[in-house]
Amino acid sequence: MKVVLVFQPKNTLHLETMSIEKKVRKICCIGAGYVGGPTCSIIAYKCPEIQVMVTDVSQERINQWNSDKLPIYEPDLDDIVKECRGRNLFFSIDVEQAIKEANLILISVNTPTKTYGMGKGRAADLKYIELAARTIARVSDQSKIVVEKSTVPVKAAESIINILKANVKPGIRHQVLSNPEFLSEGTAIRDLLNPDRVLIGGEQSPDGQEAIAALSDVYGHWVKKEKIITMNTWSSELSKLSANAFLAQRISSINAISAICEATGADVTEVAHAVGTDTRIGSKFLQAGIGFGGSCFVKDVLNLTYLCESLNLPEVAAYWQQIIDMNEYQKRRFADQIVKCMFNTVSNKKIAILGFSFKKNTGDTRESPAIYVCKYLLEEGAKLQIYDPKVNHDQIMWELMKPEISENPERVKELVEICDSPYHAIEGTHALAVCTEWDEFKELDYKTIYNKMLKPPFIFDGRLILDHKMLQEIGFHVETIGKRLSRPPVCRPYANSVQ
Ligand SMILES: NC(=O)c1ccc[n+]([C@@H]2O[C@H](COP(=O)([O-])OP(=O)(O)OC[C@H]3O[C@@H](n4cnc5c(N)ncnc54)[C@H](O)[C@@H]3O)[C@@H](O)[C@H]2O)c1
Ligand SMILES: O=c1ccn([C@@H]2O[C@H](COP(=O)(O)OP(=O)(O)O[C@H]3O[C@H](CO)[C@@H](O)[C@H](O)[C@H]3O)[C@@H](O)[C@H]2O)c(=O)[nH]1
Repeated sequence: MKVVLVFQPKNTLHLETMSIEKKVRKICCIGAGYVGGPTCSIIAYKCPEIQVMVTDVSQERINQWNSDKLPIYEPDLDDIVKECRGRNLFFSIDVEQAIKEANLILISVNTPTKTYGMGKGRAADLKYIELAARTIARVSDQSKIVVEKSTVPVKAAESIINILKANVKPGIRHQVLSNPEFLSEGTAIRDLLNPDRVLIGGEQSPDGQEAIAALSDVYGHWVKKEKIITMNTWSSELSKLSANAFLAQRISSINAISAICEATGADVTEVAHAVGTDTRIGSKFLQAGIGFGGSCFVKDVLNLTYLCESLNLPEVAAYWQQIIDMNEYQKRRFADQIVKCMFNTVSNKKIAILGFSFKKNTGDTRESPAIYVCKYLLEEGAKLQIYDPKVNHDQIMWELMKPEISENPERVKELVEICDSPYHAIEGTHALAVCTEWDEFKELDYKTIYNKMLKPPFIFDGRLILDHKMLQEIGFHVETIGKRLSRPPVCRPYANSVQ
C-alpha cells in the first residue's frame, strides 16, 4: 500500500493512504431507479454492517423511496425496504455528501438511447454517467472504488477513468470496476437474492485486484464464491450487452417461427416445447408474443449495433439489427391481425386493451409493445379502453401522447379511456386484446365479459395465456399468436397462408 505525506489544517504532518480502503463500509449509489433501489436494498439487507445511501437528483423519487408508496412496484421489495430503511439504508438527494462519505460508489444512472445528434436513435446516451463521474472527481477527498452498474457500451469505463484522472485532487487514485446488473423487472428481488452469476470486471493490476476483492466481499455475504466471476473490464461490459442480445435474439427467433406457424397450421407452443427440450437449447425465453419491450432489450441491442458500426463491423451490426427488425414486425403484425379480423376496419370500434406494462408484475411501461399496438390501432381510428393493474392512468396517456407515438395528442384524448377494472374496460367493446400476461387476466369471468361485449366478440390473445378452447365454447372468436384457432372466412389475416 502506497503512502503520501499531506499537511492537515492544523499544520500537523499526517500520513494518509493513496489507495482505496480494502473493506467496504459505506456505499453511495448514484441513481435511485429500478436497479439502484432494489440492488441497494438487498445489499443493506444482507450486509447490516455496511451503510448504504441511495441518491438521486429527483426529489420526487427520493420522497417516494422514503414513503410507504415506493416509486417502483416489485414483489417483496416493500418488506425489505421497511426492514432496512433508517437502519443501514437511506435515501437522499444530497449526492455530493453521500459520495464524500462513501468508500464505494455505485453508478446506477439511466443510459437511454440518444435522441439527438451523432448516433441518434441507436447509441447509448452517456451524459448521466459522465456527470456522475465528474461529480465524484470534484467532491472526493479520498480514493474510492467506483462501480459502473449501469449498462454501457464497451470501453465506457475508460471514459470514466479518464474523467476521474483528469479531475481528481492530488494524491487520490480511484479504481473503476464494471459490475453489470442482470436482474429482471418483476423478479428483481428473487434475481438479486439468487443471481445466476455476479460479474466483476476490473484492472489487471494489484490495485485493480484489491478493488475487485472488496466488491466481491460485499456480494460474498450472500452469493456463493463460484458464482462471482471476475474478468477484465471490457469483457465484463461486453458480456452484459451480449447477454441481453442473446436473450432478445431467442424471442425474435420464436416470434419469427410463430409467423410460419400461422401460415402453415403448426403450433408455436408445440414447436417451442420440442425445440426447448434439447438441453443444448433450453426451454427459457421461447415464449412467442407481441414482441419484447422494457427499458433494456431494445436499447441494448441498438447500442450493440451502433458499437459494431463504430468498430467498422457492418455485417455484425446488420446481424444484430435483424433482432430489432423482427420485433417491430411482430408488434405490427399483431395490430394488423386485429384490424383484418374485424372486417378490415376498426374505425370508431371500441377495443379493450388488457395490460399496458411491458411484462407482468411491473408498472414499467418503457418500450412496452402495448404502446405500439395502441399506436397502430389509434391510427386506424379505434377507440381504446385500457386497463392495467399497476400502471397509473397518467403514465398511459403520457406514453400515448409522446410525439413519436401520436402526431395529434388531442385525438388520443378523444379516443382513449383508461379504466379501473377489466370489466369496465370491456364494456360495450367489439374486441379485447391481451397485451401483457398479467395472471389476473386468466381468472376473469369470460361469460360475463361475453354478455357485455358487442357481437361477434373477438379476443386477441397477444401473450398466449388464455384458455382458448373455453373461450371458443363460450362463443368468442379467438385469435392468438403462432397458432390457428377459429377461422371463419372473414378472418384470414395473411394472404399468403398455406391452406
Ligand atoms: N431496469 C432494469 O431492469 C435494468 C436491469 C439491468 C440493468 N439496467 C441498467 O441500469 C441502468 C439504470 O437503469 P434503471 O432502470 O434503474 O434506470 P432509471 O431511469 O429507473 O433510474 C435511473 C435514475 O438515475 C437518476 N440520475 C440520473 N443522473 C443522475 C445523477 N447525475 N445523479 C443522481 N441521480 C441521477 C435518475 O433521476 C433516475 O432516477 C441503465 O443503464 C439500465 O440499462 C436496468
Ligand atoms: O420468452 C419470452 C421472454 C420475454 N419476453 C418479453 O421480453 C421482454 C423482456 O422481458 P425480461 O427479460 O423478462 O425483462 P427485463 O426486466 O427487461 O430483463 C431483461 O433486461 C434486463 C436489463 O438489462 C436484464 O438485466 C435482464 O437480465 C433481462 O432479462 C418483455 O417484454 C417480455 O414480455 C417474451 O416475449 N418472451
